[in-house]
Amino acid sequence: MTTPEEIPGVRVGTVAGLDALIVETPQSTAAISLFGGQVISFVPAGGGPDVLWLSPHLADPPTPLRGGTPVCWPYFARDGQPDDVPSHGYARTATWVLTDGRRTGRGVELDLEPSGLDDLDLRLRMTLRIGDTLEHGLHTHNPGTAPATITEALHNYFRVADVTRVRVRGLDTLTYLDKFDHSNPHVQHGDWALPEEPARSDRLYPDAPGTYHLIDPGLDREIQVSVRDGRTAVVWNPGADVAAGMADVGSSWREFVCVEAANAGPDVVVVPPGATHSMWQSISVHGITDGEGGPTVVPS
Ligand SMILES: O=P(O)(O)OC[C@H]1O[C@H](O)[C@H](O)[C@@H](O)[C@@H]1O
Repeated sequence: MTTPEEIPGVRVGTVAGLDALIVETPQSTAAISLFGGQVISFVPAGGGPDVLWLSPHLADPPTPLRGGTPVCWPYFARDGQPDDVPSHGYARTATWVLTDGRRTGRGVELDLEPSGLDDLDLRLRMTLRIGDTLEHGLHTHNPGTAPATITEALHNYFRVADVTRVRVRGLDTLTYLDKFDHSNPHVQHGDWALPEEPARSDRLYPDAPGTYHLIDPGLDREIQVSVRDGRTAVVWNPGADVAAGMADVGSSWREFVCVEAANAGPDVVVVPPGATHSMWQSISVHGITDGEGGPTVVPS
């Protein structure tokens, strides 16, 4: 077990009223809430608005935190579960502990585990590499003797200037399941943009390629999400009407869009006995140079 004080650049503090690990290195700053094991802030060097959105009206634990990167595990939504289980599983309301960590030439690397989930048949571990980019690994180990199935997500809430004016590149031609239309399949044409009427999105893109660009002209930046071994992309924003019924969103619905790295819906993961499955995402921030080409890295 490593204590935060043993890792240069890491300390324990309070962020938005939450007990958190605070990371400050020349490459970036970040905060991880111990409730939920949730990254709630990531700001690469050079400043700028936080990459992640955190609700200004957080409910008190044990209500899950709305914002940052909730860890949905061992199932996404209520995939394959009875109706009475908590949405998105147990990890996002667990208290997490730091098990190991180190300063590296590229920033800080932390290992965390949720506590209180010993009754489950599976074990979860998370790696965070916080530097110029934010790399996030979820590792599911099956210590049993029979195969186990999971679904999962890193449910990123990205801060944007106005969700009605952003787009997500990397989904063109994919078939998506529209949860606002009874999960019926539709085909994505071009970049994702919030539909005009009704202005909301709850789309699951199975078998997605794994690289997505969130293009935000209002903040003059592109956020690139690169996913390994997460076959599903989810793009969610509740829109004004649904948000009005959510105390932790309300009128703030324009300030974020969730672009989630997942294995969800039909993309179920089978973890063989004794095996470990890992899903990774890497988040990086770039400037917008033109409307069509690839992003240009902002010099730090
Ligand atoms: O309200 P929560 O349980 O945090 O879920 C928030 C959202 O998460 C995902 O994006 C799901 O696809 C949505 O259907 C759900 O509404």
